[in-house]
Amino acid sequence: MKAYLSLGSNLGDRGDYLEKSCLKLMAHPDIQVLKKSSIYETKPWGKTDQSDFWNQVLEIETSLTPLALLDYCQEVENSLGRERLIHWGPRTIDIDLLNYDNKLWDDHRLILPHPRMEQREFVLAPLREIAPELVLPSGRRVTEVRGDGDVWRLGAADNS
Ligand SMILES: Nc1ncnc2c1ncn2[C@@H]1O[C@H](COP(=O)(O)OP(=O)(O)OP(=O)(O)O)[C@@H](O)[C@H]1O
Ligand SMILES: Nc1nc2c(c(=O)[nH]1)N=C(CO)CN2
Repeated sequence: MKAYLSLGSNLGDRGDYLEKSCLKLMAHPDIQVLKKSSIYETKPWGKTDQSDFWNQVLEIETSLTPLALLDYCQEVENSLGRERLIHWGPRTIDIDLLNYDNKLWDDHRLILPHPRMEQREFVLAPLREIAPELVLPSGRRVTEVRGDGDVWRLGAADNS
């Protein structure tokens, strides 16, 4: 199944955390990373009194179930020192599931598609780059919607 993950970091060496997260995802036998967006520097969304983030979106192919994928993403976050002290607060790395095979999911652990993705330019800009045809929860294409927040592309995606 095809899924899209949003990676974000605003603590420490942000590029290193993004790179290490991607490598750990690639290392899982049931996950293939098909595409990586460029990295974007982005103003903090929601809780604005914190450092700027670096964000990136990955397109993956996986045989994991949605919950197993969520569990592995949280394992990767924990292995990279993610501490959940303040909601929407600073983090070494955050990995959100944006979309999993266009499935709808809503339980106490997981909501799909991600309920706030359509308001977030830090998600939409990288997503527009690698999946312009993706349809959002509202039924609009990612190319038809602009979210809140300023973003700057930091350099071409490395899909080598
Ligand atoms: N689509 C999803 N992707 C990742 N986590 C999710 C998703 N839907 C629900 N969750 C739940 O959200 C909980 C809190 O996650 P976290 O603290 O990383 O929130 P956040 O990513 O900082 O905020 P936001 O959810 O607004 O992006 C997780 O423990 C997870 O169970
Ligand atoms: N720019 C930016 N802002 C955020 C981010 C993020 O990854 N980037 N993640 C949040 C909670 O998931 C809240 N705010």
